[in-house]
Amino acid sequence: MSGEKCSVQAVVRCRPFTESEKGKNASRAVKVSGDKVILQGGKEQTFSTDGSYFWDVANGQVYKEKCESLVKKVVDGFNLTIMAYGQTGSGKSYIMHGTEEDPGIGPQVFQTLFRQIEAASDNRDFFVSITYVQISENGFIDLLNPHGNEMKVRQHPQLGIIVEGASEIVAHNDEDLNRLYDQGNRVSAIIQPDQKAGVHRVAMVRVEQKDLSTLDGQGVRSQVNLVDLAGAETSACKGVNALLTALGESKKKDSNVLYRDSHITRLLQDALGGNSYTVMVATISAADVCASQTQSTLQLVQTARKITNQVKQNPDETSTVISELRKEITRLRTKISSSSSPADRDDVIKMEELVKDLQLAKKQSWEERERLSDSNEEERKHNLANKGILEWVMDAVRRGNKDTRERILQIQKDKDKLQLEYKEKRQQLDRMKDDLQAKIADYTKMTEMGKAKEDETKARVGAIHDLKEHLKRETEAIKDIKKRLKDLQEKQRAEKEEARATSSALKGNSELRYRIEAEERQKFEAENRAMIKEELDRMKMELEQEKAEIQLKEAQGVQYTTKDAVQLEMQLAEMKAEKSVITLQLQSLEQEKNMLEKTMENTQKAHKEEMEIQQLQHFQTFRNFREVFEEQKAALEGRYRKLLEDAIQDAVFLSDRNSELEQENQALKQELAEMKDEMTILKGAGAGRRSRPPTASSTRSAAS
Ligand SMILES: Nc1ncnc2c1ncn2[C@@H]1O[C@H](COP(=O)(O)OP(=O)(O)OP(=O)(O)O)[C@@H](O)[C@H]1O
Repeated sequence: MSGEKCSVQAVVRCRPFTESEKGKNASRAVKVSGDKVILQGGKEQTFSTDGSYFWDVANGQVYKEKCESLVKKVVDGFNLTIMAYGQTGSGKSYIMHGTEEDPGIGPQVFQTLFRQIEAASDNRDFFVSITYVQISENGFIDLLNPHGNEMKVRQHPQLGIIVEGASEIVAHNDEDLNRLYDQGNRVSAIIQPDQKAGVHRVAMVRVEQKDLSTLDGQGVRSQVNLVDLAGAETSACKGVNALLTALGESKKKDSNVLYRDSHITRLLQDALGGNSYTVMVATISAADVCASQTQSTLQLVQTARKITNQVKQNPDETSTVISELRKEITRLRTKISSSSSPADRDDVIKMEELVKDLQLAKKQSWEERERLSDSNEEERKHNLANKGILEWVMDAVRRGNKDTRERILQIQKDKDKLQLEYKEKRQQLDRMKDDLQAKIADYTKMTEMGKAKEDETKARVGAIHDLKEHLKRETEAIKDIKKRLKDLQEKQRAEKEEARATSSALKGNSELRYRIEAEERQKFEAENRAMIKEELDRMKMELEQEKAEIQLKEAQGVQYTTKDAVQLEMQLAEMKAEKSVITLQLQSLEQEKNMLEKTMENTQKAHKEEMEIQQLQHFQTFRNFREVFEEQKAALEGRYRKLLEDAIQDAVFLSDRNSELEQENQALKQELAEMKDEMTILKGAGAGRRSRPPTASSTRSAAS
């Protein structure tokens, strides 16, 4: 394989003491000096690396210095693998995923990747997708879609090393990649939390592009693998350790066998000794209690640095690959069908594999994959729900709903306060206006009557002027309140809008949607009941107060014509209260009705959509069946045609042979007849001789 030769870069990252190490009174056994790592305690050992970092250096800096420039090459069609290697609990997940404050290598790769894509998209078209799997000794788990179908590692002539059966989800931006990567990590933590140390997680981001400046849209493809390996000391990592050692010691023969050792070593075939830039981040603990594991890791770093890869750009050769696959399949088919002995099993297996490769190669159009990715979305949510991850999604929804509701409630409170302020200001303003009018009227009256003294006139004009100024200021203040109210209104609308968008996005899955809607309805009903109860209590209190006031008036001697008048007034107040409660109840029932109607409408819509999806799926299944049927039919026809040809050839051969035999037979018969004739002649001659005495010549010939 030609291409640029380059070594695996091995970088060391040292993590701080954990609580348990502190509890064991661990002391520090690791020092970093430039690119060298020094292991103390016992005999001091120094290890060379391609970069060494303590925990005081952020994940971001490790990424910037050791990975960023390589990620930029991915956009030009080169493969890249970044893998975390180290003992259990040494910080592999920390460097790969990171935290919110200190994002790990994964999120940073996604960001750089899409920045580069954006910068290059003037004359290039890109297509990005992600597959994320977990591998343990028990097999695979699809972390983006835990379906439980069979998966296996295969080498595809065009796509390179792939995990057959794993879902491929299309990503349109770095947020998509981040969301899916994060979701995969959560799935991994939920599905097998106690087996974290013994599993490998491999995220494969495929980047494809077409050059828009060429007529045929020439393309290149590449892949970034983000690998979080199982603990180096676990049995799951044994194969990887052996492979790293064999490759580092240039034992080609061993490594060829070792690649086939396990799923993970097969997957790492390009990363270790193949076509990929590779950065290995070896994670270690600084504590002396981990010294022996740290030593093993650092020794392996030395070995890994000796591994060389051959990196080359990957052109998109789908059409060539397809035609070569077709040729090879035809060749094998002919061989299998024409062979007189039973078909060679290896040939049959090989042909099956090639047919699979061909089918996959034919499905590589971007549109087809986008469509598949979309249809995976439904299945994905369904499988997440089946695995109990729905609860987690629901929790997120609930948390999101609660936060949004709290924010909306706070805005409502601010609004209520402002409205009260507005009302008071408005009343004050009205009073001031009245006051001003009265003052102006007084002043006009006074001047008309010509009674006003100069001082008084001045004072009155001054007061009117002051009041006018005050009024102006208050009018401004009221305008400001109105503006703030409008802003709050807008904010509340935006929050509600966002809440609606979030819940409708999450309602993509019907099961999830029904449960969320049912919860929302229950919550709404409970809120309504509480509100009605509150209102009832308030009414009762007001009613009691009103009754008490009427009784007080009566006691104070307010004249009611009869005792009935008091009673009537009381009843009237009671009825008023009841009326408002009933109005309130009616309003809330109306709201509940609207909500139910909306739910029904949504359900109907969802059913319709689901029906359409199912129809599409049926149609697709039918098409798949037809494709398989057509292919099998063509194969059978080919085989029968061949058999027929053979049979005809055989018949022709047999008929030729038959005529030959007949001719031979005829010739033989003729010979026989001639011989018979000769015999008869000879017999006749013999009889003649016996009746005559022998001549001299006949005596001579008998003697000779
Ligand atoms: N650079 C770091 N700075 C601060 N804390 C860290 C750092 N690296 C790791 N840790 C902490 O150390 C602990 C173990 O880290 P982590 O889970 O990443 O290890 P791991 O190697 O992935 O473990 P496992 O093999 O079980 O998957 C975690 O609590 C993590 O937060």
